[in-house]
Amino acid sequence: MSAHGSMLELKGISKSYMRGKERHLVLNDISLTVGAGEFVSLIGPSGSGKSTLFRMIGGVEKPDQGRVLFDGEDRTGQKGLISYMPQQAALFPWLKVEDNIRFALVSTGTLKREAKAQAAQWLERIQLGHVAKEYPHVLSGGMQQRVSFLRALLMQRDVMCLDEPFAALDALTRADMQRWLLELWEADRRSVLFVTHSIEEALVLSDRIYVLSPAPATVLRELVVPFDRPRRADVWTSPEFVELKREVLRLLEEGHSGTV
Ligand SMILES: Nc1ncnc2c1ncn2[C@@H]1O[C@H](COP(=O)(O)OP(=O)(O)OP(=O)(O)O)[C@@H](O)[C@H]1O
Repeated sequence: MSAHGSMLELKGISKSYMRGKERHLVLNDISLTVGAGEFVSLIGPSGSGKSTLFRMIGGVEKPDQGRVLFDGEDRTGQKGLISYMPQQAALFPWLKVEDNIRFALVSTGTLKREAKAQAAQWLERIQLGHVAKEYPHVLSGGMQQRVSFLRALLMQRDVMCLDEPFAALDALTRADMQRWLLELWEADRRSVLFVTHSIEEALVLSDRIYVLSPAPATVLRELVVPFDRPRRADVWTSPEFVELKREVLRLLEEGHSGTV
């Protein structure tokens, strides 16, 4: 770990794209941190540049300005340091569920003969042992996202980046997934950067939240979420929760800047 304890640190990231003959600023001087074993959410209006930011973190593109540090080291533009979970489960359709998991394990250094047993154990642990030999298309959307999350978890990278992973699910499945994720993550704390449009989801899951402005995205505010862990599934009923939700909503609506 770095001296100040950040697994991921973004320092003054700016990025613009050409649209026709005009240059459009998308990210404007974004700085944020994710500590080791910390769950951090990014919340912002649609089109504010959250996916663009993930591309900078993943090293797929380089920022115009600023640096991406992992564990205190400058790794700007370097790939292979994060595991990534997109909105739609990106499982290999030609591989059975268990082989999708085995692939993730083997690709990050687990021996082939151990990967088979580990994949089976993990699928049992997340109550998906019965679909281990199925192909992904047979699974419901929620099940596919469970497998997709497990795959990201087992990649053993420094930081897990989850890009609106539950956006395509119906409300009930989504609430189930949040409880499920919370339980799994609290048992095996990893550094997570989570993008969501849902204020409730960010408040239920996170240790801290960064609220982004509309494009060009800047950090409007950083909020510490004060609820104890393990977090109770009914935390959303507390007055403090309602107050924080109102606060984030106000920030998003007004685009106000300030500090807490
Ligand atoms: N390669 C590119 N070339 C030109 N413009 C781009 C490129 N990538 C992103 N943009 C622009 O940057 C802006 C932010 O896009 P981005 O997808 O990062 O937003 P977002 O916050 O993830 O959106 P949403 O919440 O809707 O998923 C958009 O206006 C988009 O058109």
